[in-house]
Amino acid sequence: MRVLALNIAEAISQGLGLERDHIKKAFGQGWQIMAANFYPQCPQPNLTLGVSQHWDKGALTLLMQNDVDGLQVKHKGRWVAVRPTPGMFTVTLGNYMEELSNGKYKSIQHRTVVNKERMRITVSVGHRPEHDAIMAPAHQLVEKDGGPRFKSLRFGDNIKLQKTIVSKGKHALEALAFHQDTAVMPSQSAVERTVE
Ligand SMILES: O=C(O)CCC(=O)C(=O)O
Ligand SMILES: [Fe+2]
Repeated sequence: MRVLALNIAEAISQGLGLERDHIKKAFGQGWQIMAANFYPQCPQPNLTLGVSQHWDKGALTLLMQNDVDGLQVKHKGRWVAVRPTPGMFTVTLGNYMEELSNGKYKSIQHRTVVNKERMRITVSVGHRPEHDAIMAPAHQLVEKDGGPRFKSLRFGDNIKLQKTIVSKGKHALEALAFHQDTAVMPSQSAVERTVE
C-alpha cells in the first residue's frame, strides 16, 4: 500500500513538475490510516447517510470497495456517484496534496450513502505526513505561480484547525487561502445554493 501510494504521489508530483525527492521528503516519512467501513442494508436509504461529507486531510486515500455503489463526490455543486470497478482502487486526493500543489490538484469533497438491498464494505488507507511536517505549497510552484495560494502550517495544527472549520461545513483550506475570492473551493454557501 505504502509503495503504491508513493508511486501515485510521485506520478502526481512529476505531473506538477516537482522533483521526485520533494514528495518523498514531504510525505514519505508519514503514516497510513486504515479504516474498514461496513454499511448494512438500510430500509430507508433516503433518510440515512453513511459517512457525512468531508475532505480527507492527508495526501491521498486508496479505497477498495465491494461492487455496491455508495461513494459520492461533489462535482460542480452536485453529488455524483463514483461507481466501483471490480479489482480497482479508487484514489482520492486530500487537503495536503491540494496545498502542496498550490491549488492545482483539488482535495475532493465526498460522502457515502447506503443501499436498500445490499450491504457495502470498503477499506480505505489514507496517507498522511508526520504531524511535525509543514504543510505548504511546493516552492517551485510558488515561484512559477507568482506566490503561494495558502498559508503554511504544521500538519498537526492543520488537523486541529480542520476539525473546527469542517464542523462549520466549510473546506478547511479556505481558512488558509490568501485570497478568499480565489479560494480553491467555492464557499459552502455557494455550494449549497447550487446543490440538488
Ligand atoms: O467508505 C467509503 O466509500 C469512503 C470512506 C471515506 O471517505 C474515508 O475513509 O475517508
Ligand atoms: Fe474520506
